[in-house]
Amino acid sequence: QSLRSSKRQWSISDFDIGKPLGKGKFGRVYLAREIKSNYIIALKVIFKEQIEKYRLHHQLRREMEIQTGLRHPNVLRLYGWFHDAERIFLILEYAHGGELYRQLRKLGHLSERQAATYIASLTQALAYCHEKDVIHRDIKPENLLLDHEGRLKIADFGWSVQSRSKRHTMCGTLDYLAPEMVENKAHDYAVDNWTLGVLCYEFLYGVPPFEAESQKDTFRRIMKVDLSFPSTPDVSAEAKNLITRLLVKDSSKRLSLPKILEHPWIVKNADPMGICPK
Ligand SMILES: Cc1cc(Cn2cc(-c3c(Cl)cnc4nc(-c5cn(C)nc5C)[nH]c34)cn2)no1
Repeated sequence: QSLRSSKRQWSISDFDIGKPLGKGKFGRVYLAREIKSNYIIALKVIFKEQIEKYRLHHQLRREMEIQTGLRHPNVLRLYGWFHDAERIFLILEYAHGGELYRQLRKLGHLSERQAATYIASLTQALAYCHEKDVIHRDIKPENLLLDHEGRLKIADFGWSVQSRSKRHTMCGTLDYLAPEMVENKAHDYAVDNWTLGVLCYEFLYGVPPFEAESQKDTFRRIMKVDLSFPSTPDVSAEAKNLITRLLVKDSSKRLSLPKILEHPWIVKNADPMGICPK
């Protein structure tokens, strides 16, 4: 019986609960060990009362169905789940390296090799998700984790959707929202391509491209695609070219995921194993 056998009925008594790893609006994540196998996991504990209060059953169910079905080296695994009277427990892969966000804040900005390696990993993970008709829609540094080798893992599919048609739901924090989402227009897979451009900028400069004092100003900058590149840090023309070809208002004109992987800046700088040696 291993974690991977999703047939197994789990219960809290199967796990030793360790330190809290993080908390969100609806619950917390704890380090935990499956007692029989000694396997280390992350246990996300969500309070049913919170889910009922905010009417998020369908969203949580969708997150569970979607993430259970995804198998990719850059997508955090959801091994299974169980519940008791008050709580729902998600048995998640433990990312030993923690949040990419923390690394970015500590370093200020990333090297071009590190940034390109993360963008390539994200692109491959998104291409896989899009093949499975999943749009993540909420890719931001807080949802990106690192494993023990420094490999990127997309977590938190809470806002993702299994989509064959255009979507209308507003979600995500402002900085990463594509114009069509800001305008609450129908949107599709290309929102994730826009977000790759936002993340690439933030990895290289340490701040998101449309940051502003107020939400209104961020909205305005996104809608105008008010993009400018600071003189420092000194970033290559190829990197700026990729960012410029992703942060395009017309979603049909954004560089496609396969074309991102063929872009000269990615080909030249990304580490094929997804792990950038320090
Ligand atoms: C509720 C709630 C909180 C969160 C955010 N969140 C995710 C984690 C998390 C997961 Cl799901 C998996 N592996 C993790 N590894 C860490 C970690 C490792 N180190 C050394 N430091 C941290 C932090 N966190 C992980 C925690 N919180 N989503 O929903």
